[in-house]
Amino acid sequence: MFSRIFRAPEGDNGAAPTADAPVVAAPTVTHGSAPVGPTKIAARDVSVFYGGKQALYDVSLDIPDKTVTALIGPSGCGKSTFLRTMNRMNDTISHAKVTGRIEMDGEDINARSVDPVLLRARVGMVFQKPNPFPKTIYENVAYGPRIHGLASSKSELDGVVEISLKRAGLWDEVADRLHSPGTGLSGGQQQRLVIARAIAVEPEVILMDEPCSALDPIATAKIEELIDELRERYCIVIVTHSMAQAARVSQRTAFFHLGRLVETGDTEEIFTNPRERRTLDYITGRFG
Ligand SMILES: Nc1ncnc2c1ncn2[C@@H]1O[C@H](COP(=O)(O)OP(=O)(O)OP(=O)(O)O)[C@@H](O)[C@H]1O
Repeated sequence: MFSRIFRAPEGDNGAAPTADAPVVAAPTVTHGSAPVGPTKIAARDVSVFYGGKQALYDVSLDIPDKTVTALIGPSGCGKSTFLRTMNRMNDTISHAKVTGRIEMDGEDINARSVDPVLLRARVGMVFQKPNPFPKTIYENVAYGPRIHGLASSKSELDGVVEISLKRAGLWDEVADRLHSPGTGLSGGQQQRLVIARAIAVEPEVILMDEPCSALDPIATAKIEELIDELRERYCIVIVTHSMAQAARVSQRTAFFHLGRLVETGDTEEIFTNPRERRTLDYITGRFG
């Protein structure tokens, strides 16, 4: 467990903090010193334009496997835009243009030979608002494996549904009502159902865009515990507005501001000893 009490800077001129400046606590880092895996995704000079407006500027970032990487920064800084470049979700926005290169396991994900539908199975995504299909719990999870041909029999499909729900920490709560509507679950359960749905197609990467922002603190704590368990198996990237959450769940943190990647590093380092003034100001709540 790491935490650091910062003295908030006096001004924006880079002057050293003074003894009179208010003291602000940076969030406590929980798993920030856990080892990170080899690079899974490598982004190089990635820029994104929406029509004539540039939203991201030359972002280069390595995302390690078997690790939770948190993308933090003030509203509108480009976190979600960057997240979407990793499974080509920006392709679905007609006026969006992505330049630069993104490799997954050394392969250019924007190459013509890459089918975006298959890519999105390998790189699953969980959104802010839980979005189960208007189908049963079972069907929500079985749908993907069925269309991707990942189960050859009903019993195999049953097994995939069970293991996915177990990995998403939901099995015990739904085992006796698999054929009830997914939309009948609580918000936190729905979010775990969506995670089970992503897991069912055997992804390598799970992208999460503020997955807890619509949840209460108890449901949030469950999702955070789940994220911590999932990192043993997957590369996870999470966009969060909550610095406390970034500090609790991630091992790597990337701080964005005004469309640029300002700083990235071990979460422990970013929250206890950031190199950049803007990072310090953000994590101590001076702006955001
Ligand atoms: N579909 C879109 N069309 C046009 N502009 C967009 C679109 N999506 C995002 N933008 C703009 O791109 C910039 C970055 O937005 P983005 O949603 O990536 O930021 P963010 O850091 O995730 O913000 P927030 O924390 O508020 O979700 C913003 O100026 C936003 O208005």
